[in-house]
Amino acid sequence: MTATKGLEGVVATTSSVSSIIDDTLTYVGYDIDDLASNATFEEVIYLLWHGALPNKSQLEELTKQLAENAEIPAEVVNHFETYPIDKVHPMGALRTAVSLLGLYDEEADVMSEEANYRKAIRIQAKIPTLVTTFARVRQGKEAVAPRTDLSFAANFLYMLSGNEPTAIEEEAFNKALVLHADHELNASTFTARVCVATLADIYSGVTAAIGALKGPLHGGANEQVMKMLTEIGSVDNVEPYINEKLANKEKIMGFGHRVYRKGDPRAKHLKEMSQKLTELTGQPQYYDMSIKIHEIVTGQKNLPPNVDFYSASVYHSLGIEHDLFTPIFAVSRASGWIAHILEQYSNNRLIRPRAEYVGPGMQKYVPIENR
Ligand SMILES: CC(=O)SCCNC(=O)CCNC(=O)[C@H](O)C(C)(C)COP(=O)(O)OP(=O)(O)OC[C@H]1O[C@@H](n2cnc3c(N)ncnc32)[C@H](O)[C@@H]1OP(=O)(O)O
Ligand SMILES: O=C([O-])CC(=O)C(=O)O
Repeated sequence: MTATKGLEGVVATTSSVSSIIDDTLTYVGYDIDDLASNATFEEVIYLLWHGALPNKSQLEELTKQLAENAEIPAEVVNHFETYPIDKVHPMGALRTAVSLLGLYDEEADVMSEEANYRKAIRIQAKIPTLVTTFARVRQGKEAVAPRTDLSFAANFLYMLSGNEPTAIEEEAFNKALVLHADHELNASTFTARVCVATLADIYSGVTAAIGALKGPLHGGANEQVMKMLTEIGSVDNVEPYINEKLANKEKIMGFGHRVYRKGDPRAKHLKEMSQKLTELTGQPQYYDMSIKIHEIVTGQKNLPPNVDFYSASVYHSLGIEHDLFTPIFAVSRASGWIAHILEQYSNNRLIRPRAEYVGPGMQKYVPIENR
């Protein structure tokens, strides 16, 4: 038995949810470029969960179900007051809050297909409210209740700031949600599938996935990109900053990918949005710095930007606090995790690979007084 480090190139399951072939990303066979230009996030959720785009009444039904299930139990709101909220990372808070939600769902351990779909709706609907409520409570503000007359994207921005977003903000945020929704067998989705393949419940699968998304080599990279842009501060500082990092063999966050070689097809959409929004909000330096970093890293290391690079300046331009960037990734990716979880349940087998043992050979137990 020989191990493949990081499971690179290992095909661990079949899936009908999304595919990456020759650097083209599709959700259920629809090119991400097509969806990013045309689809609402609600349509994408339906597509991922049902394997087809919704017709008008199917979309209305899903939109209604999501809106009606967006409120979170008072006990979950109150729990944000029970720990030092200003000292925790929002991804830690989200991980715990989703797990807590499961305790208030009487169907948490009911494993029928119908119950799992109802839970899928509840989780997808409530994660935005968890993120925005956390963000407001830690600022000492009242939570803003979800509205049933706004789109998924607009409702998130409304619950976060208390103000209805402009059409441009709503459109940009919707596109970001569409772009982040699913991505084949990325680390957090694989985590979700491993978890539920034991026939654990859907809350356990999503909680586990949030834990995996949190790390800076995965979803956590978007916050790190913004940290880097903030540290750099101006275009003039980009070259010495990046050169020093590369000379020290440090990774530049937001670059590289396990699967893409020529480039991440999502990045160009976020780049375009970054240019537009940074200009609109009078902060073009964030786009200018990003472009310069892109030039240097790709020029020197032949590494293209991934989805996390330009999304940082997009979210910053939307006035979002930097440590909420990864929770926002989770708001979108929950749709993909859930699609994969439902797919795993529908054709399940325990996921249990082997390890190549490289430890000591057979040893004999030595009593403690003789060690
Ligand atoms: C939503 C997402 O999860 S997208 C990815 C988000 N993560 C990041 O942006 C973090 C930065 N990027 C990385 O750490 C990596 O490129 C990953 C984690 C995305 C992919 O990792 P892997 O496929 O395991 O590649 P690995 O880390 O082995 O890198 C291969 C080589 O490229 C280099 N490299 C990879 N990414 C970078 C980077 N961002 N900056 C500098 N060098 C890099 C590595 O140092 C390594 O070089 P070496 O062979 O000389 O040692
Ligand atoms: O697929 C991956 O390894 C990471 C990624 O880009 C994503 O999850 O969107």
